[in-house]
Amino acid sequence: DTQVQTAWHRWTGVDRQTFQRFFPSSPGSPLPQSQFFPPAKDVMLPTGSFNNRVAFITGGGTGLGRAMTTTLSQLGAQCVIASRKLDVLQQTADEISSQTGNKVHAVQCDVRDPQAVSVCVDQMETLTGLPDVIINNAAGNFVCPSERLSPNGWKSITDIVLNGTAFITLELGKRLIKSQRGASFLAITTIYAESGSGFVVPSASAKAGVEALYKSLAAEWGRYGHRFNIIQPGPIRTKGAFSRLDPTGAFEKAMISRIPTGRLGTPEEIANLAAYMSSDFATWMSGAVIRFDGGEYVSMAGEFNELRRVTPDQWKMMEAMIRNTKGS
Ligand SMILES: CCCCC/C=C\C/C=C\C/C=C\C=C\C(=O)SCCNC(=O)CCNC(=O)[C@H](O)C(C)(C)COP(=O)(O)OP(=O)(O)OC[C@H]1O[C@@H](n2cnc3c(N)ncnc32)[C@H](O)[C@@H]1OP(=O)(O)O
Ligand SMILES: NC(=O)C1=CN([C@@H]2O[C@H](COP(=O)(O)OP(=O)(O)OC[C@H]3O[C@@H](n4cnc5c(N)ncnc54)[C@H](OP(=O)(O)O)[C@@H]3O)[C@@H](O)[C@H]2O)C=CC1
Repeated sequence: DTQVQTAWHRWTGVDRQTFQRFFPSSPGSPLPQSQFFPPAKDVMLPTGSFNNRVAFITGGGTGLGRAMTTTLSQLGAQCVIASRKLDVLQQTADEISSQTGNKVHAVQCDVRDPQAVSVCVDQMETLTGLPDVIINNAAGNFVCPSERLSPNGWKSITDIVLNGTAFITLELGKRLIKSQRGASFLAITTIYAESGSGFVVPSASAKAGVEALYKSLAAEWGRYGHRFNIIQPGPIRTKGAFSRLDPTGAFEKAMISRIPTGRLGTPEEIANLAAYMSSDFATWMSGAVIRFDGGEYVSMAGEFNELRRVTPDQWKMMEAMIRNTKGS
């Protein structure tokens, strides 16, 4: 709490009292029930599940993309990670490679640019050949009231998320079809792709578009040996997401309090799910949308869920009142 306030003061010059007036809450810790839902850290699939496989992960240099790359590499895959910052990618590639003993290649690519995507795939073909597993994970996002959003702000997010995913998917899909190669495509979206959400409107719109793209291609390209699936993660702490969606840390506590399992997700958990969905154990899974959020979505959706706060004594009283009601 104090650390966040100090950092806030350093960044903005706003003093502690003012911070507390605007952001009375503080970063949250797990709720007691989370002891029933401890996150597994181990890799779930058998060793070698991705031997002789090539996996391509956009945004693989940081956060969840890095975790998915680590798990696939541990399971034997040769990985190619792509994003804009080559230095970040290279460092991640070296670290994962030295940890797992399997090659991880770093290729610079701005997914917003179809020409750059084509060059990136050329590079990958030279390095590893075409991939067996494609994970569209790269994204951009920031919280912003929509009345403050500029056309370029809208374009910047929708270009990365929707156009970027489409450019990568079409480029790889066409080349795989030409080579008569099957593949597993996975897109990382978000729980609000389904519901929509204020304050992240470009992200919500673009992620919904990604889901429509993947469900459509699941129907169309099965005949070419391609599977398309989607993971909708709930909140998992990464610098990329939390610095842009909760920059002060003020909303974390409230967020955790609405998650029935009482804690945030972990990168290792989503990496295990992504590996399973991309593996030979899931060849009958296509067009699936897997929500992975500790129950947050249903907890926010049900209009009576606030009744969790009613105590046993209050229930006694309420039940008596209901039973005593005669007629309508
Ligand atoms: C209520 C509880 C909330 C708690 C939440 C806590 C945790 C999270 C929980 C769940 C997460 C759910 C979903 C998560 C989805 C995600 O996608 S998270 C991943 C986030 N990662 C990233 O965004 C990494 C990459 N991002 C970036 O590189 C940049 O942030 C950016 C997307 C902006 C792209 O960078 P760049 O191409 O350099 O763009 P510019 O800086 O030039 O900006 C382009 C235009 O956008 C405007 N803009 C930028 N930031 C803002 C802002 N904060 N507000 C308004 N507008 C912004 C910028 O001004 C440019 O427009 P103009 O040219 O000025 O018109
Ligand atoms: N963490 C969370 O709580 C949640 C995350 N998600 C989703 O999970 C995924 C990973 O997010 P997370 O790990 O948290 O955040 P990060 O910010 O760490 O990951 C985003 C990645 O996208 C890359 N990227 C951004 N713009 C481009 C671009 N134009 N071209 C190529 N790559 C780009 C970034 O690399 P670089 O800057 O080098 O380009 C970065 O590696 C995203 O799809 C996000 O929407 C969904 C729900 C919740």
